[in-house]
Amino acid sequence: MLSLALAGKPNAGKSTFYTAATMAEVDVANYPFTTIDANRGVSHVRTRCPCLDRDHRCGNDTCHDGKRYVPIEVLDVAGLVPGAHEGRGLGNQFLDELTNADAILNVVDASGGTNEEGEPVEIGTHDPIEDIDFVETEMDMWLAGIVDRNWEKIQRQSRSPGFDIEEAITELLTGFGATEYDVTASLREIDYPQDPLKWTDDHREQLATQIRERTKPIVVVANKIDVAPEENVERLLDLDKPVVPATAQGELALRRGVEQGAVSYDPGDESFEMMDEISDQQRAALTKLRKTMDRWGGTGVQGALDYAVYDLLDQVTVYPVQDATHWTDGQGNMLPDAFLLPTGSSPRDLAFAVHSDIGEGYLHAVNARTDREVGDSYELEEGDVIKIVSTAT
Ligand SMILES: Nc1nc2c(ncn2[C@@H]2O[C@H](COP(=O)(O)OP(=O)(O)OP(=O)(O)O)[C@@H](O)[C@H]2O)c(=O)[nH]1
Ligand SMILES: [Mg+2]
Repeated sequence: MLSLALAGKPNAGKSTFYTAATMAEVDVANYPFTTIDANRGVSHVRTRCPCLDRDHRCGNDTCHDGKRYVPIEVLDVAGLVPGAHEGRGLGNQFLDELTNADAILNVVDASGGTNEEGEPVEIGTHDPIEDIDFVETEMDMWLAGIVDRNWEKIQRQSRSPGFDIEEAITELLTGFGATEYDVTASLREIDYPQDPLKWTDDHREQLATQIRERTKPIVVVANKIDVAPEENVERLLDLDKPVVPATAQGELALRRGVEQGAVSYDPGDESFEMMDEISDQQRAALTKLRKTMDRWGGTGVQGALDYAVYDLLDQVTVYPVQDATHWTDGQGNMLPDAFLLPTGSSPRDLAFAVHSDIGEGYLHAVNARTDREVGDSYELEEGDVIKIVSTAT
């Protein structure tokens, strides 16, 4: 399953975001380092269900009237402070967890109500822009440290005939999720000596930055827009990086409201309905939230997850079926499964994603929308419904 990690300063709202996204209960509090051990849970990205192109809805639990929710993993980790790569705060523990993530949501307190160390301060007194770059720097320095610690080994290897520096670095960095392609492309961006003995710290840091940018794309979550000075959010949006304004607390209030039957809302909706029987206090709070959502186009929690998966990671949602006419599985369930695959994936890749046996036995595939057979050169598109024909069933 694709995995997204929430990174950022203590107190930025990572655990609140995590709770809202997964509805799992975790510790949330207004002081630094509330979270110590990582939380791992299931959330969803939202997309348009292909059942909207049929005359009735599919009826899956994961489809609300054509809004389809596809599972992903979300990771909530300890807060990060400057110097974490050297072990400050809870330091390396967080950075090690990152290895498992495909992309990072960098949560910042856009209200400026949290200082550098994650302690609460008066709103508007800290500049949230300062909180963005250090997360990247800490990740880079941590990765550079790993390369550093292993460099002697690479130097030793370089004495044997047939030594290939790219291969050696790839071997070192695959644990971090880097492919041979990532390493080659990263090395192409830096001017480096073939002889590992001639490498300097600067070479290693440049390599780390390149690898990190390629393997851990980042979206900034400008959190706490419900209390943030508007000007802060605007300045964050003006940065030359992906930024999603969000109120994790607002999303959590809505999801809890839905559970209580007080609110009608699907995650990712731009607004919501209130039911009649709610208290004046709740009504006042939700009315305020509605204003915030009107201003920024929703709570941003679903938006940030969707952005990470569909834009940063370039995924498409594909629906394997057994019956290409009715878009059902063997039991007559319509569009029961949704798979996320990188753009450019083929029907054969889908077959392997369903099951390795189905992949091994792959014969051909049928695009159920057109009822035509599609070849190996076919690139799967968002919302494709595919029947796989395989010797395995
Ligand atoms: N106003 C407002 N407060 C929020 C929002 N999200 C989180 N908070 C508050 O910010 C404080 C910190 O939230 P947490 O979710 O514990 O933050 P964290 O990033 O997990 O903190 P650590 O675990 O210490 O790293 C809590 O008091 C939350 O209620 C939001 O969208 N708006
Ligand atoms: Mg936390």
